[in-house]
Amino acid sequence: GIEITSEPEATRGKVQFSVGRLKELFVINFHILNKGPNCIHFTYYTALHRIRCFTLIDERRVTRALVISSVDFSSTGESYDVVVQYRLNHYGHFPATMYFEFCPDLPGSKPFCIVREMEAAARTQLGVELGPVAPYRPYQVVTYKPVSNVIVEGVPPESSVVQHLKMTVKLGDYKYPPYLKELAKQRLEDSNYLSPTARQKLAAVKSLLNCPLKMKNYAHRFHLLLHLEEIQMEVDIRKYDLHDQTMTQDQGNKKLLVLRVPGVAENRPSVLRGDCLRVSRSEDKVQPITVYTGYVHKVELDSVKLGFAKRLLQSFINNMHFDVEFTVNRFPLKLQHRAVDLAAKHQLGTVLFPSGAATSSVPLGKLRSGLESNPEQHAAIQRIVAGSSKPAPYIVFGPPGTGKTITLVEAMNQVFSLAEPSANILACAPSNSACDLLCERLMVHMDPLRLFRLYASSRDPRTVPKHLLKHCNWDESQDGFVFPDKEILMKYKVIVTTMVTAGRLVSGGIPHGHFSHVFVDEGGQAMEPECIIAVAGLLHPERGQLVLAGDPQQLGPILRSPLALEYGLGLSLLERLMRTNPLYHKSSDSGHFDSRFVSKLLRNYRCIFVSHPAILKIPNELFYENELQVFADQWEREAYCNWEFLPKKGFPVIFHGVMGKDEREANSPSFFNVSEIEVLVDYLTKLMQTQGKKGIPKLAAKDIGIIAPYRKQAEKIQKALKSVSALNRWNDVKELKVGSVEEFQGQERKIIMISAVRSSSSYVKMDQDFNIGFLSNEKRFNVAITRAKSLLIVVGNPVILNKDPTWENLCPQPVNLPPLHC
Ligand SMILES: Nc1ncnc2c1ncn2[C@@H]1O[C@H](COP(=O)(O)OP(=O)(O)OP(=O)(O)O)[C@@H](O)[C@H]1O
Repeated sequence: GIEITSEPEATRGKVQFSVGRLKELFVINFHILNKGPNCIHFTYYTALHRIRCFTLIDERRVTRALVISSVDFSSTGESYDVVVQYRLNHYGHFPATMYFEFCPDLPGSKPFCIVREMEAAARTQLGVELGPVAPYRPYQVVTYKPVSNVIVEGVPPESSVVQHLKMTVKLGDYKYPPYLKELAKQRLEDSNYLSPTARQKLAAVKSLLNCPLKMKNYAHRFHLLLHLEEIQMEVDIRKYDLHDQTMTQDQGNKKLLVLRVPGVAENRPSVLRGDCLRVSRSEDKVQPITVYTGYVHKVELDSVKLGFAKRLLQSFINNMHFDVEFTVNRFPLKLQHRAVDLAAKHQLGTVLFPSGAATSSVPLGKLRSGLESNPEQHAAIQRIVAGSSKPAPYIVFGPPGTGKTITLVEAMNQVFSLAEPSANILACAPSNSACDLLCERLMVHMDPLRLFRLYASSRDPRTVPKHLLKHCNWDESQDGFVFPDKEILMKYKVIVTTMVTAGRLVSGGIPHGHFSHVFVDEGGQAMEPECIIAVAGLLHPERGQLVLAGDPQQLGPILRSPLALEYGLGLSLLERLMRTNPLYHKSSDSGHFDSRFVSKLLRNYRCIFVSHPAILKIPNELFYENELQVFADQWEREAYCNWEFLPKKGFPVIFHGVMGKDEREANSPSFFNVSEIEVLVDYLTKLMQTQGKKGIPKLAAKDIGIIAPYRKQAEKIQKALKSVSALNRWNDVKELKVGSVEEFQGQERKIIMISAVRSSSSYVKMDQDFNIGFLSNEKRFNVAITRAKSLLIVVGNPVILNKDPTWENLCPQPVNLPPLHC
């Protein structure tokens, strides 16, 4: 019989209000009315909340904490009021639940409760502008039914570009045998669902997976693991199929159709230029169904431009409805299959399973590396130049900012200047951003005319740093990336490219052994077969020198298949050698690594973290056994120690707690958090206003990096950067890099801001499933917090982050958290 109403009224079960100015008073009145015939005692009420930003007022103070008193509704129609007075001191979202407890005045009756939800929000005008453009409506997932169909081939983007590098080495198809799909489905368990062939093969498959990796089973084992990965990729990609979609004709090029694919920028699904999609008319129900393959010519933020056959274009009218299937891009898989075959063919055993037996002692030449002040770096360069580990790979490893990339760059520079003309260098990394960084640093020392940055034709030219466009395979006349012919390529002394694109050099017939050195940076981020693409068929097994640099504690390879992961496909070559090969282990006698094969760098030149004992603890204790040493430039690491907005002077790290909201809009699955952007913009404005004053150095936009885990957040931050007029004083605001952790691996900035976005615990599991976000991924955390040289600002929800065992080291326990009563 009790009814509780409120003024203002609840909408969708919640009393909600928002204010544009902080400290404004807002009042909610709860009216409790006894509509029943019985006497009921109102015994208690409270508010369940995370952050208290209101006061509760009632005439008779019905709360256990204060005076023990209750209100008796002795008959129908009696009522009582509870007033909530909100005053927000911070921007963000502040939900709370009002809990009211009653007890009927009847013998043996139990107390009962009623709850009412409320939520206050404070938003700036910018926050309102950045809010959702439309309510989130996820796409319907279509269940996949095999049907018979007729395929009509589309038009790939490469068709308009003339490639000079001819394909001379075949790339096989490497299709998995059908029985493997059955075995993977049953997770390699014997079952009645297996066909006789699958049953018969089960034992052999299991035995291959269970035996240790050797040169003898190298290709076989990796073929099997790559097949398992592909099978899982095919399962996962079905989740993105779209139903009943319309396309539009591209305004710029009438031969292309534009399809909206929300999430594409975040690789959900992963679509690159040159990939192929399959579409069929939704109303086409009579088999065989006509399926048109469309090739991706361009990937935009939430759409793709597709090249279809004339047959579809001629019959196309706006508002036609299509079902869309995404397909796995098999090209990188095929390259990896071929690479492991070539590793066996070219007998790379001495490189992949080195014993040290073939290593001869080589005298170390005197050289001036410019890094003499760091004995480990200098020694590594001497060893690499002398080729002292050959044919075993030389490994340079160490925590973030210890100069691994610089060591590789200097070693390449020395090889280039000392060993010319016989030396040819291939410099690789798994990601384009890491390759760009290598190239930029190499350009400082080397004759740029002998250095070449090779991009895949799928690379979006807009994402290529402007100053690299002159030194790469961009062909203005063809408006695309073009592979030059073999002879031209072989004239360059240093070629910088991703491992996958290095496969194109193999296909183009660059002779086996052409490269005297292969340098791999961020080697811990690539699966072994991916790394081998840049080695097998390109490096001579005896005369060549492979150098691997990386940090196993930073981001590793991303895999989809739990089976492939279980049996070791997630291990990089660098990590496998360090784990399993004694050449790369510490000597039990001396406690040191053998400097002929490996160099461990521990002097940190970057992170402000290591300069402050209080938080040196975080990455150092968590990931590096307290071995990191402080060598960061004092001027840089102390540049912001007296910044007026630091909560603690001398300590240039800010954790700014925000009670934000992780939202989605329209059909995009990607998340954003407007309250966090408001805080970021506020800090950017303060940085701009204080630069060049009171001992704070001048600052350019390129000195700042913002790391956000979701594409939508990055997009909204970019939008805010453009729209806030105070920031327009920075002419180069476009140079302020906003991107994911993956895009920042290997990079550094004076100032790093991190927006964690997550604000509701219910999405944390989704992050784990899709391998996105910051939570539950300590490597991503490690990379993100170790990019800053002078100032680190982390913006996030302390309540959520504090629950994560890694983040709780950085993020303070939120104050003002009362115990929950129910
Ligand atoms: N011997 C040195 N003296 C002075 N500065 C150095 C030295 N070695 C490296 N640095 C500086 O330290 C910073 C980090 O170097 P680098 O990017 O090579 O580190 P890294 O180990 O590759 O980092 P990450 O693991 O993040 O990729 C750079 O600014 C670099 O110029």
